Amino acid sequence: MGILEKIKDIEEEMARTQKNKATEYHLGLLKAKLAKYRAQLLEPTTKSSKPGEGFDVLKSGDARVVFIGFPSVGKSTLLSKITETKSEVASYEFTTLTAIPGVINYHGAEIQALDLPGIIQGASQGKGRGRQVVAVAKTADVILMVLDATKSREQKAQLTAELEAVGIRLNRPKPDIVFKIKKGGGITFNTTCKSLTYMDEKMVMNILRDYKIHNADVMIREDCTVDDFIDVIIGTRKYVKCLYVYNKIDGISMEELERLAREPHTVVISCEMNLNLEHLVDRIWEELGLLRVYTKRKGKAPDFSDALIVREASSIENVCHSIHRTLAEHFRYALVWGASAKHSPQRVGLTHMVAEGDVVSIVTK
Ligand SMILES: Nc1nc2c(ncn2[C@@H]2O[C@H](COP(=O)(O)OP(=O)(O)OP(=O)(O)O)[C@@H](O)[C@H]2O)c(=O)[nH]1
Ligand SMILES: [K+]
Ligand SMILES: [Mg+2]
Repeated sequence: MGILEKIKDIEEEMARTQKNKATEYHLGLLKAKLAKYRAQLLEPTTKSSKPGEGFDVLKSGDARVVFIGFPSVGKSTLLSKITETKSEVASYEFTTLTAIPGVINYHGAEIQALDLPGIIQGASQGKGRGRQVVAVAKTADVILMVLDATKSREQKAQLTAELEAVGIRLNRPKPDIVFKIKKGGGITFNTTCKSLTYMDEKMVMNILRDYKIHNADVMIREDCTVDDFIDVIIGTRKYVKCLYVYNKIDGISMEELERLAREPHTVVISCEMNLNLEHLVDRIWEELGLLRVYTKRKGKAPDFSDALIVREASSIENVCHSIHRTLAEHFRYALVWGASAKHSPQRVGLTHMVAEGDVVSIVTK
């Protein structure tokens, strides 16, 4: 039996099985099996890696934003509006056939924006060129899920399911589970939770056996689900931030607009009417969590025209690396002015964490 058939069998069995206390356990195991086969499905096959078929666009700039959506929701229109790149726009589906990169210049940062072909349901199983598209989504710092405000509200759940199926988890922290494979010693199970609602030791043991893992340390530190646990043992999950962007709000009622705008992680726009596009770029910037740090030479004023862009939770060492590859080796200390400094300037070492807008002066040996 092929993998697709096995998946179908399990899905059918799950659909047949009534959800209740007595079947919960069995359903958990079925889920584990299903995830295992899905993961196999995603393993690269030789025939899908023909040269020129992939969407490998080199990463460039300070961060990458990827546009994902069904056909004709306005992804290319959006790229053409917020970057200098013109991506072909048309009223028919599958206008865009490859990845089109553009650059959003904002706060001195260069953010790479990738317009992609529209995906259809079943994309994660290889329908259309869906697998290539969703594979690019994995490389994003932020995913922009572009939705058509005039179409069915199911789009969002359908797309989320397609991304989930390739191991992408949107706006969710990594489950707090420590999992270590060992050479021997069997399975040790521990938890810091007073009680686990969805899992127990027996379930953990059964799932691990199913995955042919016989020696491992498991420490569960939150009340996680079976799915969370499987995500951790599979280990290749990507936890990515997502902004839901409803385009074409020129075509919906005021009431509907207000309802959508209140959903979490959501921005409502109209490319055609140029509505809210600046706000969208602000929100992309916020989601990326980039920081601007300014450098200052001894005895000179800081250079506010040229910010260094670093990721949130960056240290002086990260700042050194973004100035020059070998700077950290010659580092003596740094002087910091701004929000991260206790007093200005504060003399700090490599591990000091910088904040947005800090001015930094690096003193070398
Ligand atoms: N009413 C309205 N139409 C829009 C808006 N933005 C884009 N469109 C139209 O929607 C159609 C599809 O736009 P595209 O930018 O080609 O959509 P896409 O998502 O890139 O489509 P594919 O590449 O085929 O997946 C075009 O006819 C656009 O003019 C909008 O804000 N309002
Ligand atoms: K189109
Ligand atoms: Mg397009």
